[in-house]
Amino acid sequence: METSMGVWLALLLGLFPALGWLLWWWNDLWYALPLKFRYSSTGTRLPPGHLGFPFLGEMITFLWYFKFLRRPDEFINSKRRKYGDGEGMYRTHLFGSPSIIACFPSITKYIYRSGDVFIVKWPNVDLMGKTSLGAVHGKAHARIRSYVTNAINRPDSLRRIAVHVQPRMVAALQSWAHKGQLKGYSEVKKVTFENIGKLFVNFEPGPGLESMDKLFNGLLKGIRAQPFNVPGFAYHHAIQCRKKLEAIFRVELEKKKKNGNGVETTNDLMDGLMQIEDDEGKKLSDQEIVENIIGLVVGGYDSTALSSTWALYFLAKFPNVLEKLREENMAACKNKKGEFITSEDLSRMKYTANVVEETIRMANIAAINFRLATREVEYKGTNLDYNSRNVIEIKSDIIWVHIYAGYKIPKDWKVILWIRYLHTNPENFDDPMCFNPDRWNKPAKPGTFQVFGGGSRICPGNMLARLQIALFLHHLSVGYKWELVNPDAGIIYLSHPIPVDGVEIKFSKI
Ligand code: HEM
Repeated sequence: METSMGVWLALLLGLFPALGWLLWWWNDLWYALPLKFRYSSTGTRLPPGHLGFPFLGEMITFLWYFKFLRRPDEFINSKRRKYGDGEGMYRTHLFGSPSIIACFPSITKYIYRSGDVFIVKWPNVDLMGKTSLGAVHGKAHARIRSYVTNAINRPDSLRRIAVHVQPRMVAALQSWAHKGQLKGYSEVKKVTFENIGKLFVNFEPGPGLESMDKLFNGLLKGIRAQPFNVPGFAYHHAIQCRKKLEAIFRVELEKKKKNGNGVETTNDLMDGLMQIEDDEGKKLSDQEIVENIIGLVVGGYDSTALSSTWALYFLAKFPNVLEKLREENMAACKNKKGEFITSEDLSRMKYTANVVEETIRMANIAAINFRLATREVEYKGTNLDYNSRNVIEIKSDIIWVHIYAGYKIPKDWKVILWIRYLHTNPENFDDPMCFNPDRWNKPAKPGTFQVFGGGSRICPGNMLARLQIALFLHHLSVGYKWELVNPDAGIIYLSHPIPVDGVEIKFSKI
């Protein structure tokens, strides 16, 4: 009896570690092992790394660094320590897919430029709409994109937008001074949404806009959530929000159609989308118009609001920067006699532009970006002198020569472009965690600054975002002073980086 108990105990004790080992290597055995066999004869291999547990992959490790330790860059640093540089590529399993992480400028640049092979694949893209700019490909993408870029990212449109957005910014800052103490993030969000509402669909501030703001917040939360369409889950709630938003925009679209099909109405973004025609004179369908408006608000709303909020935070932490910024902005409005600043004025304000670039570099709103490999790709790196990479090793008196033949990116694997690490890696930016706008007096090293993504998908709102932040900095610096209520507040990194207190500030007129 005692003997059989002992056998069972030994079996159990052996079984648990064996099971643990199997689970730990499950995804590697399932996804990577067959590929390793296939590649062994070619001399190429998968990038180093670990795919982790079934279904979860390395999600727990990712959350450990991003959510619990709140040291997001250690996620990549720990891989570099464990596996070496690996050309800035590591295999992993994240967000439900086997993936290759790309975190060095050379490889991210290569992926962005090879847009025909590495296509965009956002998680939960159905929430934005299957016909929205971020979801469509090829001709459909080019057609909508060229219109959107013209409407929001070219000098003449920016000139017009600069005039439109300033009154709301000025009014918002005045109301902040009346309040005295406020949460920067929620206040910046309000004014950003009011401006976007006006520019995109000619909506005026009021209760209608406020409830839409709530719906968009619900939608945004779902985009970053696990896609469980079950009541109580963020994704399910986001679908409900999306349906309501769609209904609101459809009503607006019908109104515009009645008032002359968008031709002589308000000249907002929806009017413009109603006018686009392809080579055969075909216009966008109602569904395409509505989904693109939703997609553009999703792309441009929180990202711009978060960046402006980070500007408030950094300027409070670095008063020397605020002083220089104020000096330049005061000088710019010396001869203005009450008129607003223009986009031309801004183009001459070098230091303000530097503060904008440094803010968006350090804010790292889009920490990662996704692509999907539509075919198998061999990446040999940028240094063509492969011989210098071959490794000679002497083991047990035998000379082993490891021939470097590059890494494979397997077909149908995701590529996760780790943009954040480009901006926080000291090899790319000196003293990267220091807010130093003067570093932009000379251009960044090639490929190291990719806040807005790259290639044919580069953010079409990048100049609009810069403009809005610069205008905000202008009115803020010339008229107000503020301090952080909790200067030592920790920072949360998921779903987006923001100080835990939402940047609570004491705010007053100068
Ligand atoms: C600081 C603010 C912003 C940041 C950091 C940001 C960042 C990004 C990034 C990283 C991408 C992915 C690019 C790629 O896949 O290569 C993107 C795409 C996009 N962004 Fe932005 N963005 C910002 C502001 C805006 C604004 C103001 C708008 C519009 C009003 C906008 C609309 C879009 C759209 C529609 C796409 C998809 C483009 C496509 O697939 O062709 N973004 N953005």
